Amino acid sequence: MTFQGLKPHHGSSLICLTRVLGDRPIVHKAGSYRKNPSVLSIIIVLPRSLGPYRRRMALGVIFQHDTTDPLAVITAPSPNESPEEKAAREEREAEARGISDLIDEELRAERAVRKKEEGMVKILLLGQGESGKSTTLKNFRMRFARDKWIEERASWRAVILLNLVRSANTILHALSQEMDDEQFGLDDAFTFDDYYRRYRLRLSPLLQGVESNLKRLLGAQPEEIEPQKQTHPITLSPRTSPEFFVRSRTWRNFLQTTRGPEFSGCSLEQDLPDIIDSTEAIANCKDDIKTLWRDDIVQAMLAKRRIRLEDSASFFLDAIDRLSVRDYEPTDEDVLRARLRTLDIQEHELRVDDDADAPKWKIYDVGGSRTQRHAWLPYFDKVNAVIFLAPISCFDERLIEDSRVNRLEDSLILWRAICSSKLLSRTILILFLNKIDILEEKIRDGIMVNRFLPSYGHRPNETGEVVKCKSFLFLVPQHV
Ligand SMILES: Nc1nc2c(ncn2[C@@H]2O[C@H](COP(=O)(O)OP(=O)(O)OP(=O)(O)O)[C@@H](O)[C@H]2O)c(=O)[nH]1
Ligand SMILES: [Mg+2]
Repeated sequence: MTFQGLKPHHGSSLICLTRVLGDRPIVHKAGSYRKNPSVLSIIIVLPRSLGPYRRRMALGVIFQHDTTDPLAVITAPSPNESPEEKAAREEREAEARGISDLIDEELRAERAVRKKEEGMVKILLLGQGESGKSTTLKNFRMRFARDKWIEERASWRAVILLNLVRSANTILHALSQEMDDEQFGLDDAFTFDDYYRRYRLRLSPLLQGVESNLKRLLGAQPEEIEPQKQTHPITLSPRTSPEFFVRSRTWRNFLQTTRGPEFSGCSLEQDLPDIIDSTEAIANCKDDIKTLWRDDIVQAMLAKRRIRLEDSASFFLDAIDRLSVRDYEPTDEDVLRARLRTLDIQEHELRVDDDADAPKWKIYDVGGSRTQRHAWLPYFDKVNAVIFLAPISCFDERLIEDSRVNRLEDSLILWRAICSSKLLSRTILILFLNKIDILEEKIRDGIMVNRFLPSYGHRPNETGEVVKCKSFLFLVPQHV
């Protein structure tokens, strides 16, 4: 009997051999088994963490035949074995040996990863969807992994164009709905003349086509959670069109194909004709998009319908002239602003210190929407610190995945759960109250905080005061 492939000291499995003498069992370690020919039974513990596949494989490996083994009789070939049976048995044994080698290889690789990670500072980014986790990671990478950042920057072009086109389509969609309301004679519907109808007819099919083209190029899939219908008309609605996501593997492949110096400059057209096609389609209708975006009636209609465009919508729509030229190359700020929903766990290593002996940082970025949060837990006992992103501007917004829930409320509940998690009791927690620029815009637009957060009371509707109050909410949990 051989035990190759099972390494109890890795916690992957444990083998015990037991001899029952009277009512006192004697337990031996696997290694001492050969020295105890009186062993009567074998207990094999294959913990759940091994997973069904490796457990099956492990059992296959344990029960290999070994003629020197006193228990070989269990697995010994039959004395009347035919040549066919012998060939089949040898094939099975060879396969088992292959599996054993494979497990050994995996364990060696795991050991190497663990050793490499031992001296690292590990940080987990947490927060609800769209709270800014990936943006924070991008900021770290932009600053501390500059070479890779510059190498990848050009690959964000398709995502940026997609962000732009999706915002334009959201506006057109709202315009269509408002026109339908007008047709149904709803009291508060805006009245549009042919001028607007022509825009809609001209732009809608074109931009839908560009959106599909870019999504196909990126391997994007629609959000698996359909945004819910607006049930709270005073708050900013979740967006009406499903958000897209790109699995990191697909996205990395895309980065791979577009990375490197050959991407920038003249070979771009040859490498990525789809991006050029999309750019030209956008260039052809950019004046129409600009006119609509800057139109006072359209702006009033968006405000009335409480349409929530993406946070970077105005940045990209205002920059449409720059974005829609053939040789457009994304800037640092464009990449920071680009929105790409995170679906699986992304890991990035960087060095924040010039000193080569200083520990490296490993940052984990996770998806923040409700369906993604179950994937956070396995990382809790791995990391030294958690950075929690809590947008300070979201007091009047609702979750995309559940339009009944206010985003500030969700963020507070999440933060409280993180603070009280036993698994994180020895982890450094860092709270980032971000999106202050968006809060400033909302205050400038006259949005009253106490309308959405009654506990704000009669405090002045000013950015500084709101920041103070929100910090209080997050840091003094009993007042939440
Ligand atoms: N104006 C402004 N926009 C921000 C800020 N932080 C993040 N954003 C924008 O917010 C949007 C969402 O940010 P992400 O970093 O993708 O959010 P996330 O938390 O990673 O979201 P998920 O991956 O869905 O969990 C992006 O368009 C960012 O550019 C900020 O401080 N100010
Ligand atoms: Mg993200």
